[in-house]
Formats: sequence, structure tokens, C-alpha cells
Amino acid sequence: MASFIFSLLSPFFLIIIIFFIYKSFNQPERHPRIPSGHTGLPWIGETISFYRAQRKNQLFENFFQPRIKKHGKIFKTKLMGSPTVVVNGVTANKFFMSNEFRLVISSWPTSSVELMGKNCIMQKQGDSHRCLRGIIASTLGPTGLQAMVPRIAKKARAKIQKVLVEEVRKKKEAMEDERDEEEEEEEDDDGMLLSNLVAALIRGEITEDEVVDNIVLLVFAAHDTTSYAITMTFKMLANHPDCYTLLLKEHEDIAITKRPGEDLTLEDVKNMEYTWQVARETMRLCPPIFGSYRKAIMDIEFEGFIIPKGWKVLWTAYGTHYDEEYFPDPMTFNPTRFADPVQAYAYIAFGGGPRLCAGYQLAKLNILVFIHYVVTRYNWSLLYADEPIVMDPLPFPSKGMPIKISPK
Ligand code: HEM
Repeated sequence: MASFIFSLLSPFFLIIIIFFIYKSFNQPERHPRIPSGHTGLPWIGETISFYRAQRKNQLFENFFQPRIKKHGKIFKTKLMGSPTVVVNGVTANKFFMSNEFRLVISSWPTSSVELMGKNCIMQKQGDSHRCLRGIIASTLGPTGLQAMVPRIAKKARAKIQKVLVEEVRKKKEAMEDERDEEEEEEEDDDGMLLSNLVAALIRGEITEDEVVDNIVLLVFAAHDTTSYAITMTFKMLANHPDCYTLLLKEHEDIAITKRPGEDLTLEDVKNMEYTWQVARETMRLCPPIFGSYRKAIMDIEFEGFIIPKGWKVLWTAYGTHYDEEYFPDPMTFNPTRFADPVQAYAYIAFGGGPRLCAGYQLAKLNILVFIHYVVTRYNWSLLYADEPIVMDPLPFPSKGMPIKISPK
């Protein structure tokens, strides 16, 4: 045995082994390599420059744009130890978003998963995703929102978790008691998200952890995104008085039809067309979510390149929203560009495909209703015209964008 091993190490065998290693590294490539500059230090890759740019809300200017200019819409980098292919443009958005679960799955960095909870919808695939998506999206869809219109008016995760677990258990007990008492009667359905999630918990479709993690996720996914969208819309309005005049007129026309104290209806919200153009244009230039991560679950061929199984794919809103191929004169604030439908997958502030934002309708409603009450009831102006935006992990104005406000 020992002499056999020794013979393997003889010069002849070594030459054969070296030949095979050489051959395997020099296989003629069937597919071109994905362009990449230097992918940075081993393991860390370009993580530091990525986060430095992100922190200053300069991801486009300092990270994506220089690489897109040099390599094109698809390039490779290395972030947090993972080889990552950054993809931009309508074709890539459509391909990667619509092939969710088939070729790629959602794959957020560990730090984001810790914040949102590993049982939240963003981390789920297949049946589990379908079940949660059904509950959340139906509660937040147009029918669920109908009841919510008149009601619209950082805490540590551990604290939120504790409070929520108590609430979930209380709610579960109450719902089970009610069910015992009124066995034959129809389910009491108040249409609220917590009730719908707890009802699924009682039916054994989801776990208590899933109820809690999805409520926490919705706090992050819903609050910070919507508040940033509203904040930036007011900033844009302050900087574009002509747009403000048009927007104000739209709301005054609605307000004039109302008796004192009368609530807005969904019909009123539908008439806020120009305001929604303003908000969409704001989110085109200032997307609350700059992009999202996927992981290839098999080797993927895209535009002649091979993305190996296990690599990350990062789609970015900037790479499409700032591309003049889809939005002429892209850096100019021009809400009426949304007066006509835009090409599918060109406007991706709310993502696309099976993971399209489940709270889209609620976000739209909150933004429009909030703007309505502010502009019809108050005069306002920005305190700091050029307040820097920072990101941690979502973007926000560094001073909280205070405004001077007085009743009309
Ligand atoms: C302006 C406000 C908002 C913006 C810009 C926004 C943006 C997004 C984006 C880009 C995604 C897709 C992420 C991905 O592809 O990985 C997403 C997913 C999601 N959003 Fe929103 N969102 C907003 C408001 C809300 C609100 C108000 C809620 C709920 C109350 C919500 C709940 C969700 C959920 C549950 C998902 C995950 C969907 C899934 O994985 O199937 N979002 N959102």
C-alpha cells in the first residue's frame, strides 16, 4: 500500500496531475466571463466601498454608475463574501424578477434577515410564501383597504417581538373563545392583518414565529419606505413650485366637494392622478429600496453569460430608473412622464414578478391621503433646502427634514 502511494508521487504521476490541473484551468470557454474590475480583497471583496457609498446615499454615483460605464449593464463584484452579479435594465429586471423560485430565490444579507426575522415573507419560498402572500396581499389589497381609508391618520426588535408575542397570544385566545361560543355562526372577520394572520395560525397554516416575524417585517417594509417616499415628495414639491401649483389645485378640487369633517373615499383617491405621478417620479429619482438580492438556484444563462449556482444577483432600481433608454432626460424631475403607461419592468420602485410589493396599494393610499391633508390644511416650507440624505439601511434625510408649518 505504502509503495503504491509512493508511486503516485513519482515524477511521472505528478506531471500527469499538473497536466490535468492546467487543462482544467484552460478549458476553452463556451461563455464569455461576466465583466468585472478588480473584485477587491479576498472574502471582503468590494463590501467596504459598497457600504461607504450606501451610507452616503451615493450608491449610484460612486458604485454602480462607474462600473456600468466601464463594463455595461451586467458586471460582477464580491459583496460580503458572495460573488455577486449586478444586473440593470428592463430585460434583466424581467428575467430575474419573473423567474423567482424557478431560477433564483430572494437572498437578503444576514444583517437584514436578523432585522426582519427569518420567518418573514421575504425569506419564504414555494407554498410557505404563497400562503403568507395570500394573507398579507389580500388584507392590503383594494378590498381590504376599502375599510381602512377613513382610519388612516425605532423601537428595538426585541421589544417589538415581546409586545407582539403577547398580542398574538391574547388575540388567539380571544378568537378561539369566540369560535367555541359561536361554533355555528360565521367567523368574525374584522379584516385586519393581525386577525387574518392569527386565523391562519389557528388553522395550523402558519406558526406563531411566522405571525410575529411578518408583522415586524411589515413595520420596516411599510413604515420606512412610505415615510421616505412622502418626505422626498414634499422635498421635490418644494423645489418645483410649478408642480406644487398643479398638485394643490387637484386637492382643492377634491376638498371643495366635501362637507366639513367628511372623510375621503377611494373614489377621491382615484382622482389624485397628478399627485400619484409626482410621487412615482419622486420614487423614480429617490427609490426607497435601491434594489434587492437574489441567489441563483442553478447555473443560469443570461445574455450569453453563465451565472453559476449559488452566486448572488443584485437588481438595482437606479440602473433602470436613471437610464435614458427608458426615461429620457433621466435626472430631470418630470412627473408627467408617468401620464402615459411606462414600459413593464422599467419602473421598479415596487419590484416586480411574484415578489412585487405586497403593500403597493396601501403605500399608494397612505402617500396620497397624507399629501391631501397636508396641502389642503397647511402652508409649509422646508427648513433646510439641501439636507443630505443618508442610508441606514434605508434612506432618510440626515436631519429628519423638518418643515415650517402653519394652518391655512
Ligand atoms: C413607498 C412604499 C414602498 C416601497 C417603495 C416598497 C418597495 C418594495 C419592493 C421594491 C419590494 C420587492 C423586494 C424584492 O423584490 O426583494 C417590496 C416587497 C414587499 N413589500 Fe413593499 N414597499 C413599500 C411599502 C410597503 C407597505 C406599505 C407594505 C405593507 C404594509 C409593504 C410590504 C411588502 C411585502 C410584504 C413585501 C414582500 C413581498 C414578497 O416577498 O412576496 N411594502 N416592497
